[in-house]
Amino acid sequence: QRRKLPPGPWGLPLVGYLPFLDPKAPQVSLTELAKKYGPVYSLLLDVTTGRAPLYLTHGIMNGYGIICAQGDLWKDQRRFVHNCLRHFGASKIGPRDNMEKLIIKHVKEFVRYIKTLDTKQPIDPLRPLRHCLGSIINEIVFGRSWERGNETWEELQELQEEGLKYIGIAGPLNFLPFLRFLPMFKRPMSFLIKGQHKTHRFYQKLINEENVLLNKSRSADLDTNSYTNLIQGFLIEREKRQNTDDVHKYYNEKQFHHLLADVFGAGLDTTLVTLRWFLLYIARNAKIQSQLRDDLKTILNDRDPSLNDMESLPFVEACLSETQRIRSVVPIGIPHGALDDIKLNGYVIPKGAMIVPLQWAVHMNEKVYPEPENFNPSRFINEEGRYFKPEYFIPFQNGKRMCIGDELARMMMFLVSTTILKTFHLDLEDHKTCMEGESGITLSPQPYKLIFSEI
Ligand code: HEM
Repeated sequence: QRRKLPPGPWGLPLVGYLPFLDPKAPQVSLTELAKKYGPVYSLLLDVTTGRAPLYLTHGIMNGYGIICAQGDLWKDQRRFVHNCLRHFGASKIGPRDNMEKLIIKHVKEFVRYIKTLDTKQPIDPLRPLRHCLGSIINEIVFGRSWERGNETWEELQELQEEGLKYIGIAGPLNFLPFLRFLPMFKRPMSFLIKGQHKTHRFYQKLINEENVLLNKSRSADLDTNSYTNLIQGFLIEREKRQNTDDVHKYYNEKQFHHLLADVFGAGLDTTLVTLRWFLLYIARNAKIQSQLRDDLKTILNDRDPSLNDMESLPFVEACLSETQRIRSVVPIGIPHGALDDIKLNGYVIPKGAMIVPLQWAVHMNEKVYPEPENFNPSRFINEEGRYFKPEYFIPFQNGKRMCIGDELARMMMFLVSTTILKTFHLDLEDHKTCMEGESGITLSPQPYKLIFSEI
């Protein structure tokens, strides 16, 4: 079988090529291999067991939720989440006013908060941004948001942050699950599992509270079809299907908890990391920052930005896309598994193989993006001066399983970035800030500080 596989380097027995990947920047090692072996290559990471399902996704998540689900459960839940997002106004089709209002409410709170700080002092935007974006996602998923500093909210953020860190550390377990018995992996594993239980207990409390509210609405004969958050949506859908097998198969308690965690996690960290990179690149590039501000002045004059302005502000969209290109938030991509034998470029990808959509290699390919390390938003502007999306731009990946929150992400990134830039001039405290980033599940910038001067 190995002879029919795409070309690739030989690795060591048992562990394959794993020891040769740079754990701090695996996307760079993998991209070097693509240069040597071509656009489709294979890598032996573990010759003793299949690659998919992964240990972390299936051994820990047990195939629940949406990110790790497969087959009928995935199809059902994907449709359900898709309908919810459309219902809330986070989709390309249908009215978007409610979602727009929600995003604007929280970004305005962000601006108010920054203004209360001593703006001569450099500020790390991480925490205030996380509060802002997290509050938007909290309202979508849980139907509520918490004040800055609220104990529960602080704990949720901590669990999320630590969870992401430990998933990164425990990465090799995907390929070599027996490593979990080694002391160095025991701690992250036990943290991950404890954190998961804690989070799920907390979710159950929120579900119970939402259930009480829903029952009250029912007794008052209120319309419960216009649900406004994922918990409510799930409770209503479960009730609709109460006399069918679906409750047991797709609408059980475990699935409920995992789904909430997936949408919360996938929605918050990705948008947060993108906007942190965006602010960093803009603060480093005075010319680009002033062009952005000129555009905002021309189009908005003094009013607040709205989603209708997206088309008239192509340079904003171009800067956001260039950020997503130059620092792929998920540089190695979210792996897919081959459900059947697949023919690709004359090679056979056998059923069960893990397919790694290596975003970094695509986005840093100098044939498509000359001087890839240069932050150059004009790559995303066509001859007519409009925003355009090249074929080789895949931050949300593509196909049937691509990111389900892409539209929501675009809405959030546009409204948050324009509101910030319209209000503040950004200066980087230290222009020597390292731009390589830290690899975990996402590639996040090293901590940096900005001076926000009110315009
Ligand atoms: C800049 C922001 C974002 C980026 C770069 C991003 C990127 C991605 C990527 C690369 C995938 C994997 C797609 C695949 O397997 O082919 C994904 C999946 C997913 N994303 Fe996003 N995402 C972002 C924002 C969001 C938001 C705001 C939400 C909230 C609803 C979200 C929810 C999800 C979910 C639930 C999945 C799993 C889909 C499935 O397996 O069917 N994402 N995202």
